[in-house]
Amino acid sequence: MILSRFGSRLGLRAFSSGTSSDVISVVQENEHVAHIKLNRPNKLNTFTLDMWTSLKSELERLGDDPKCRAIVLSGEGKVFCAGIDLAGGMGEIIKVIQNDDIEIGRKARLLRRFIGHVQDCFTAVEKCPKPVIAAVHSHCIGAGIDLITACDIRFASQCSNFSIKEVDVGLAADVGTLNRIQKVVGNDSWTREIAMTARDFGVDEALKFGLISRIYPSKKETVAGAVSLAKTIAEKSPIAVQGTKINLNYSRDHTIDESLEYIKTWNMSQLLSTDLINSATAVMSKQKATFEDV
Ligand SMILES: CCC/C=C/C=C/C(=O)SCCNC(=O)CCNC(=O)[C@H](O)C(C)(C)COP(=O)(O)OP(=O)(O)OC[C@H]1O[C@@H](n2cnc3c(N)ncnc32)[C@H](O)[C@@H]1OP(=O)(O)O
Repeated sequence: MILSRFGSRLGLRAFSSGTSSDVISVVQENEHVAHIKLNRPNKLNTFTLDMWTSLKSELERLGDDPKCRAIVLSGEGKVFCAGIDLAGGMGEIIKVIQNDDIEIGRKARLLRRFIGHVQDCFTAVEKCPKPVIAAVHSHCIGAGIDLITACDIRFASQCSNFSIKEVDVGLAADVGTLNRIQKVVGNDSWTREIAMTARDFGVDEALKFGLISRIYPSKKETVAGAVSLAKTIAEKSPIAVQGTKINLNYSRDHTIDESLEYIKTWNMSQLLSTDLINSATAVMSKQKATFEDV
């Protein structure tokens, strides 16, 4: 088996990742807006270990880059994401499961470590302090839904369709969808219906239940809409925007009392930023404020 760079580091030596390539590309839309593209168009942007790990490292890099203030996430080619690569990604899991040379307890530990690593790769979207806006087109299946439910904002083109496909490939979705989707859409009955049947649904249903917030006529317009929104957000105080993301995430996972406590402590330092005075002065004088990178 080919040993993966990332797999070895994680102790996931039994998982091969194929050849390393530019499976995630990043372009700058302007000084403050980065655009991450899933870049395996010939494989319908299906996920392999390399792609998961590359996505995580790009998100961490942009999360730490003071210049970056907002991120757009889209897919190169005709499909946004057709889920895990059933040959490359799932195939490797199956090879481990069927490898009689690995003792069963250790096999289970290996699988646990692998699932944890992939979870972390999608959680990196949520942990990135910069807002991440997904621009979906065509199919968004399985791991594609794991990915977009970790994003802050989701737009889709009219031609998009979605499926929480995991039950059709014999597993409970384990890298984010089941953990996040109820918090995203807030309709338990619909969530269970789509997660237990794996049925396809389109943009009208996705919009109705709140999985996406906007529909555009084409992929081009969806990406343009996401980039335009990212640029608008990037003009705001990065202290305020990033504080908003961090506090919305915290509030989602805590009681109101706990999250009020949290933001009180958060803002006792962040209100000391010059962004507060600059913004207030700009509003009063009907001018546009500019902000230092953070
Ligand atoms: C610890 C990790 C846990 C992660 C779990 C994640 C789970 C999941 O993601 S479950 C979902 C898995 N994905 C699927 O089940 C989708 C399967 N694909 C399709 O249903 C169709 O291909 C699709 C509707 C996306 C597109 O249909 P279309 O008719 O337009 O194209 P096809 O001729 O079917 O496909 C084109 C070529 O792409 C290959 N392909 C498609 N999907 C995958 C995939 N997921 N993995 C690997 N390869 C895929 C397909 O075989 C065709 O290849 P070729 O014949 O060589 O041209």
